[in-house]
Amino acid sequence: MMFQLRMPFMASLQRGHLSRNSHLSAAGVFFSYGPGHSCFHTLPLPPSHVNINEVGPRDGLQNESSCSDNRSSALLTPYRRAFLAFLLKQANCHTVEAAAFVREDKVPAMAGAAQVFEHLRTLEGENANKRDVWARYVALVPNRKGAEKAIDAGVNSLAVVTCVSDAFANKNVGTKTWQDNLRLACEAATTAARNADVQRVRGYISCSFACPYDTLTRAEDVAHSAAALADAGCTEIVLGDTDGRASVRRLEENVTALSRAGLEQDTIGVHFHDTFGQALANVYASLALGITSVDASCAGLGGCPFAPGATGNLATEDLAFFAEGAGVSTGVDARRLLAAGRYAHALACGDERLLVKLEQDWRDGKLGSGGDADVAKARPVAGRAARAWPRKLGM
Ligand SMILES: CC(C)(COP(=O)([O-])OP(=O)([O-])OC[C@H]1O[C@@H](n2cnc3c(N)ncnc32)[C@H](O)[C@@H]1OP(=O)([O-])[O-])[C@@H](O)C(=O)NCCC(=O)NCCSC(=O)C[C@@](C)(O)CC(=O)[O-]
Repeated sequence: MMFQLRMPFMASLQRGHLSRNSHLSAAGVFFSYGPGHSCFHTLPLPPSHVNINEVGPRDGLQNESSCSDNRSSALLTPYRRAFLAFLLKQANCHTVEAAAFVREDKVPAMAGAAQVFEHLRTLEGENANKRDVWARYVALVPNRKGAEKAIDAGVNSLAVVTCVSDAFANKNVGTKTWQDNLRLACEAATTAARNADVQRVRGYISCSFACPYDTLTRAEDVAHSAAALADAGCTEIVLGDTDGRASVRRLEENVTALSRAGLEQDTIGVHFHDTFGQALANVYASLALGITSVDASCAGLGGCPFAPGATGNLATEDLAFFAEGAGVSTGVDARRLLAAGRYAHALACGDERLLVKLEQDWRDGKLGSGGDADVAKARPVAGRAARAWPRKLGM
């Protein structure tokens, strides 16, 4: 068996991901397990750092109102979602997607987005006036109206969203075609980019690999959307693996198409769902391709109300654990990440008593402090969340 990743070799050399002395093909250097194949025991050098973009408070929780018991949705107050975002920022995630300025009747769990940011200002105190701190909180906006509302609420980092599937565009934002969705996203990006206070505009392309209602999608449509979003002012293009069907091969196709469209690797991010257990493999391939911006959701929560069958996002705890093992720094504080994961877990499971206890622990300065900082302990948190789902759904 030989697993070939056809990485653009020269590009990798230029970025220093492979040894300059290597005379090997990229595939040979990467995975070379075939019998009779020369045995190389060197993996390509990963980047030294990866930015973790935490999406739990938005992507992780947005599905909650559709749960069979509505216990948790009653607890998803703007304050509690803000508190989760705050804990994740305290854990030093690079960015934290805190809320979505969308129609509240379409995504009830995201109601009160402006209030989320008000609470964040209070929680941050003086730090809220520091541009670099405040810009780490991101709001998702689907159209110009959403962008205007976010800017009115003082948000400095926005994420716009488009897709490359007519069926998903129709369900997600109500447009007939994905090109119409792209137009909405570009309008939102332009609105954001024109505002002097806005520092970051992430441009999501949902269904970059496959559509939950359709079949596989096309790399050339992804590249077309990416170029349009970049022209509209997006500072980063994020490949959204909406239903978890991304593969390393499709990833490479997309990244190659984006490179041909003129996008540098350091302006590309990835957002994997773990429906088929492929998320970390895809992260590994992303790092090898020079991508250093990775989305994840604490406790592995996630899913999209408009993507039936898609399960949670890649768990942040798993990503941090993986990065540590690969010698890639994330800057994340494992203890604090664990604390945030417990809080997210309690929110998703509707465990009011635990929420109150954790909030009190924070006031007492006990949450996420003390003990050791062994990131390996993050795994049971994600696992606990996973075990809680069947109970919650009465399975
Ligand atoms: C996109 C819309 C808003 C279009 O909704 P619409 O009904 O087509 O909008 P409209 O322009 O026709 O306006 C109708 C009414 O909605 C209002 N409106 C218009 N825009 C907004 C707004 N932004 N926020 C609040 N209200 C809004 C507007 O003001 C008007 O109010 P009225 O005058 O009738 O009182 C709607 O379809 C919607 O909210 N969809 C939900 C989208 C969503 O949140 N999807 C999940 C996130 S995407 C995702 O999870 C994927 C991702 C990012 O994680 C990556 C991946 O995995 O692929």
